[in-house]
Amino acid sequence: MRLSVNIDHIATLRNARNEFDPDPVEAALIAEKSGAAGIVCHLREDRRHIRDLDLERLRQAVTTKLDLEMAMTQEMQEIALKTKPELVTLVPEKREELTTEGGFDITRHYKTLAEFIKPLNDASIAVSIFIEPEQKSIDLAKKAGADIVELHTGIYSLKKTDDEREKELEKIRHAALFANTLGLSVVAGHGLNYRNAASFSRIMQIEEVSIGHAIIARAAFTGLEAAVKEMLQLLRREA
Ligand SMILES: CC(=O)[C@@H](O)[C@H](O)COP(=O)(O)O
Ligand SMILES: NCC(=O)COP(=O)(O)O
Repeated sequence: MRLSVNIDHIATLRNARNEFDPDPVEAALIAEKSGAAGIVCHLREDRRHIRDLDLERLRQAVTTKLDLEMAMTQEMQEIALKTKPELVTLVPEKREELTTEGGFDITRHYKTLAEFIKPLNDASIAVSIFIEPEQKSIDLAKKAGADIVELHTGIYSLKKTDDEREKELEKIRHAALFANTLGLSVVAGHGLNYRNAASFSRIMQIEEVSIGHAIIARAAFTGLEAAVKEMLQLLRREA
């Protein structure tokens, strides 16, 4: 199973001193060299971690796949069209949140979604939507022209008991199957870590996971190369 590594929190650490280290671009290159299939960054409207210059430098440096997570705003659309990442992932965004708290509200934005996606597709940028693992949202993502859905795993990751986790995993499994039958590629992400990520490698319709915080946190102790390789080992699908 493929792994994309989100390097936002390298920038969080860099910004703590407002100087240059650690450098998100250096992190991206180490993650790629260690086997990551892509690099994810979330350019938040408040620029709390990744900044515009980081994105420009990442675009120059990343050779696998650059996945720009962004809110559905005109400012972000313009930045995406200028930067040309391989992939844009539309995510909900709230200023006061510590991290993304749920899937994109596709019902609310549906009327303008297709119109927002089209110029991105015309510029050869694939579009993914980060949504709850629900049929209705998947169906609307397909109708609006998305290529990929990223199923929100944050609720799963916060469950406390095996029973609760199994129930949520089943929901994600069904959603992945459904998305697959519509011809969408399926990614899973948010809150995945060294304890829970392997469960997703057993859902064959999920092609990739997108993981940030857990890998960067582990890297503080082991180094980024070891942290990425350890995660890839957990995600291995036996042939
Ligand atoms: C969409 C998602 O689950 C994460 O990529 C999240 O948006 C990352 O953003 P933060 O790093 O600001 O939590
Ligand atoms: N798309 C999910 C992502 O990029 C990372 O989320 P997290 O692992 O930092 O929770």
